[in-house]
Amino acid sequence: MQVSLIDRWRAWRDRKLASPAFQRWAADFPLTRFEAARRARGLFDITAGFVYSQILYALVELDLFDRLADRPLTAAELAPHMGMSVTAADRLLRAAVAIDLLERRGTDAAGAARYGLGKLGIAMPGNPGIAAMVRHHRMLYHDLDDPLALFRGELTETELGRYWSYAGSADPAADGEERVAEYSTLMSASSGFVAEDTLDAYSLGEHRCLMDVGGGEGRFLLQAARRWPDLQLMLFDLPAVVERARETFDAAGVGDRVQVVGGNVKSDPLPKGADIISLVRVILDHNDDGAMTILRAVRAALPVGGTLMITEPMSEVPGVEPVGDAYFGLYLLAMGSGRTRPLREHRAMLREAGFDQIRLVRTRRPLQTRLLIAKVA
Ligand SMILES: CC(C)=CCC/C(C)=C/CC/C(C)=C/C=C/C(C)=C/C=C/C=C(C)/C=C/C=C(C)/C=C/C=C(C)/C=C/CC(C)(C)O
Ligand SMILES: C[S@@+](CC[C@H](N)C(=O)[O-])C[C@H]1O[C@@H](n2cnc3c(N)ncnc32)[C@H](O)[C@@H]1O
Repeated sequence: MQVSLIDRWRAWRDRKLASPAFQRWAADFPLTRFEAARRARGLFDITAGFVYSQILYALVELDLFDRLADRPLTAAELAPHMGMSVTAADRLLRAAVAIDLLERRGTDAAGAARYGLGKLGIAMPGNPGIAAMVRHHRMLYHDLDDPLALFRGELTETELGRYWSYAGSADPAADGEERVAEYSTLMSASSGFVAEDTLDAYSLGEHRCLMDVGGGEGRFLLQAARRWPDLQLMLFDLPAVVERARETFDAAGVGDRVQVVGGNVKSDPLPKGADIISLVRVILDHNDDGAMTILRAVRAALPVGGTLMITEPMSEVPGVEPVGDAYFGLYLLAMGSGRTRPLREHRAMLREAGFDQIRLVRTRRPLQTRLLIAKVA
């Protein structure tokens, strides 16, 4: 094999950077000190990341973000509610301060530190979907206990596989109420950012009828209904899920604007009539053959010139690579089905399914979701 000049330069550089003596020198030298400290901190944060996550989990379980939203409190004031000694409470609160979930807000009359929400924790009370995900992560944490066993396919059953019943089910349409209730509630709770950012990025003003396939409990349609009062709405999901969606629509007073259809998108034809179909966090759940089946079903339900909207986290997104490729990469592996895909693979699959004019529409937080629009060729 021929070794290029660039490979030889990289090999020399790697040997240099890997040497503890060079690392010591770089940590002292004024021109490299900052970058050396940044890299050491980066590796430390990955090494200790699971500890940070457990601190966040403890705060969520103890409802501390809501409790501290109104006014700062001391460890002694919080300890009875936290079910631990004042010393232990203070240790947890200090740990949370160190990772910016909380911050110190002066002292009380007796000189005890008061704690309030920190620059990261401030987003928690207003976005309860994040806390729902933190709680849900217990399952993923359990599945990742032996990551090599997970990668090697040695786990006979995973908690996430059981939780997302449709992921490994031969006949997901037969899944009963309890199996879908839990995941549907979680998806509703976490749908806020995705729905909001998507609907802010793409106007449905030009469309007549939107069908949300895999629409869950209907949160996306509900937001669309509120923004565009003349838009007709259709929801397609598994039979046990659509029952729950019907209740959402009736409770919100839009029941008469929505046609709700239950079925299996991989084996039942989708109803016709929509000029735009949305797939919100749906394609990433499925392996390539399943994803292609869904895209073809959508293609068959749309008229020529009809619009498809895919909104979901994707792979290789500049600046947020860890979200698509590390977090969702392992999440979906534990779930037992699906993967995040880079833009070029989405494009190729869409073309193969009969779509063209494929374009990426900028969303404000690509960490939450990326949006693709395509037309039936
Ligand atoms: C005051 C001065 C000087 C400057 C201002 C500085 C400034 C700009 C401050 C901004 C403050 C601000 C507004 C912060 C806002 C922060 C926000 C909105 C943070 C949001 C965080 C969101 C998180 C952590 C979301 C997590 C979502 C997760 C983990 C979702 C998981 C979803 C899953 C697992 C879905 C599964 C579906 C399946 C099965 C894969 O299909
Ligand atoms: C990750 S959830 C997303 C729900 C919703 N779109 C959201 O973003 O909150 C995937 C949805 O696809 C539905 N689904 C999965 N397999 C399906 C199938 N074969 N036929 C119809 N719906 C399916 C699930 O029931 C679930 O509601």
